[in-house]
Amino acid sequence: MSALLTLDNLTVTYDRHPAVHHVSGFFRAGSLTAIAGPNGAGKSTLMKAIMGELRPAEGRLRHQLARSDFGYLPQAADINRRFPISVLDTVLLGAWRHTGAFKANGPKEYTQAAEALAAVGLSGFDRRPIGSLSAGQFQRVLFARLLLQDAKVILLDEPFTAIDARTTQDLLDIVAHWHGEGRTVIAVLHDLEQVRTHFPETLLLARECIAWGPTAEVMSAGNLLKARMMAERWDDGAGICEPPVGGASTNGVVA
Ligand SMILES: Nc1ncnc2c1ncn2[C@@H]1O[C@H](COP(=O)(O)OP(=O)(O)OP(=O)(O)O)[C@@H](O)[C@H]1O
Repeated sequence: MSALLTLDNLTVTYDRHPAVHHVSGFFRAGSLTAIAGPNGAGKSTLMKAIMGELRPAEGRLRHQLARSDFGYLPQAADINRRFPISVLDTVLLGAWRHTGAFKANGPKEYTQAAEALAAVGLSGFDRRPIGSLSAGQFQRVLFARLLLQDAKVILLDEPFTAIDARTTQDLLDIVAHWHGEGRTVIAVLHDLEQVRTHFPETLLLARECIAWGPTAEVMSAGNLLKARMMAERWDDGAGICEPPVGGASTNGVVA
């Protein structure tokens, strides 16, 4: 499988302080990759950079994808659930890519939304305001919206945090289905067992790339220890440094 999305010595900063530092490598088309690493490792920052919400301070992202090719599930904490919108209308937002933002949804979109809600086990919830849902029910709604979106690349930021085992399994089944359809799925995860069991590839991040490749190789005790030690040494006031001589850790791209 070829490179779909390449990180080329990518550095992303907040006020010149790097949160993602000299990361190089690529996501293969159709791959299913976990992004793992300690708190503050830059995982969400990397997702936002891939979505184009944050601009690189150095290096670049290379791909031939349009903005509408990406489907994004942000961290639950970043979503305002007080907005007065129904479950059905939230799911229908996923159809914008096809209908355009200002066109009315037709019978096709309503049928797809009903099918997506059935697929996530929420038939009958159409008219409920999203603010009245449990965290797990709301996460199912967001997955239904992604089902409608039909994106080539799906980015999930901590999709299973605070979600019970049954819902997690149902949503993992959807992730596996997307992978089977040849979509490229990238998910930020904290549960290392989940990573090992369900994600064939892993990017282990600690601001820098510790390792990126087959999960069994990446999630070695040595790499996990290295990530933890790097996190303990972080200086939040540090600036950008020169790229490492000979290139940053990569999964195949020469820095
Ligand atoms: N909007 C912001 N302004 C300034 N600094 C930020 C901002 N967002 C994140 N940071 C900092 O960037 C670093 C990386 O944060 P990020 O949220 O990307 O990490 P993470 O790996 O997703 O962490 P977690 O596992 O805790 O969700 C942290 O030091 C964080 O404090």
